[in-house]
Amino acid sequence: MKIDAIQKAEILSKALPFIQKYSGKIVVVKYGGNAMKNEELKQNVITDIVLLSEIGIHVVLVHGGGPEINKMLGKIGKESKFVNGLRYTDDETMDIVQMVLAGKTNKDLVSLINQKGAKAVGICGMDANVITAKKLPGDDLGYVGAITGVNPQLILDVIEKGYIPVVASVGCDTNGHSYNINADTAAASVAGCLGAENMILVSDIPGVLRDPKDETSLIQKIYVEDIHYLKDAGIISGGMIPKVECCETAITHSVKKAVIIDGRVPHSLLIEILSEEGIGTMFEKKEG
Ligand SMILES: Nc1ncnc2c1ncn2[C@@H]1O[C@H](COP(=O)(O)OP(=O)(O)O)[C@@H](O)[C@H]1O
Ligand SMILES: CC(=O)N[C@@H](CCC(=O)OP(=O)(O)O)C(=O)O
Repeated sequence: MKIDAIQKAEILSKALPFIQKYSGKIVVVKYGGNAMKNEELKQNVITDIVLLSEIGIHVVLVHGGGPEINKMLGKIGKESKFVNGLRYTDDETMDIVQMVLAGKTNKDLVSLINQKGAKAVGICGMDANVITAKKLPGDDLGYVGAITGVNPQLILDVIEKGYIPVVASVGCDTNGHSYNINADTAAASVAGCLGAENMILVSDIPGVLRDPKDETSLIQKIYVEDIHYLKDAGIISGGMIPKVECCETAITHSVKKAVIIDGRVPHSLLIEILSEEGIGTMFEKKEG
């Protein structure tokens, strides 16, 4: 017997306790940003999601698509302004956001999953009122949405029928107006409402860095009680603010584990779920 085959079997066998732990459980994966720009990485992430689904883990994929929105806005000569990582969204921008996220990006991901042999159903927060929203209070950011509620029934129905739900972060209010919701924020609310075992944010950075310019300065574990220190010390800024805040939201809504992982590492999702290797930054509560 070739040693290579034995090693492979050994690795598979070591995954058994993790398969048993997560099988039948809901894991929310948020995928977006620059990690979605590289085609090879995208294929890897989707293959991992299909594999996890095939071993009985109920993966719910919540996605963003900021770079795709930028590209489309660029085509009509519009530049975006970001405040604390959130895109100022006027009427015209909202139309583009909806077209890109609920249309192109959502259906591209659905199609990729289907090509790999699983079956995905693409929805956005507007379908069956899965995500209701209102204007974010405070800074006037136009149609940036604050989530007012999540109705998980459609997602649960899709899971129950054996499909992988793929959710775009567009919500709506009771008057039918649509809202642009940061995809990390949407993932956390969906994860909290579904009672997910785990929420994994796949990005293109190693995790939360002590010094954003130094990729080796990864903070491996953050207690949610200490997040305000990170903000006060200016350690996190821009897109990292909603990311860290949503990990806090998920953990306080009983999601057992929230992590930010690096989608550039091949099969980072499998490493995170099916091994004891810590990868990225993990968030937890101090009092266990
Ligand atoms: N302490 C930090 N550690 C890592 N990234 C940080 C930090 N502070 C700010 N950032 C910024 O946050 C970005 C990640 O957020 P974002 O680009 O919105 O990710 P995504 O598009 O994957 O959702 C990083 O690329 C980096 O520019
Ligand atoms: C309010 C707000 O900023 N919404 C985001 C929604 C998409 C998103 O979050 O995409 P990423 O995960 O790729 O960053 C935006 O307009 O870019």
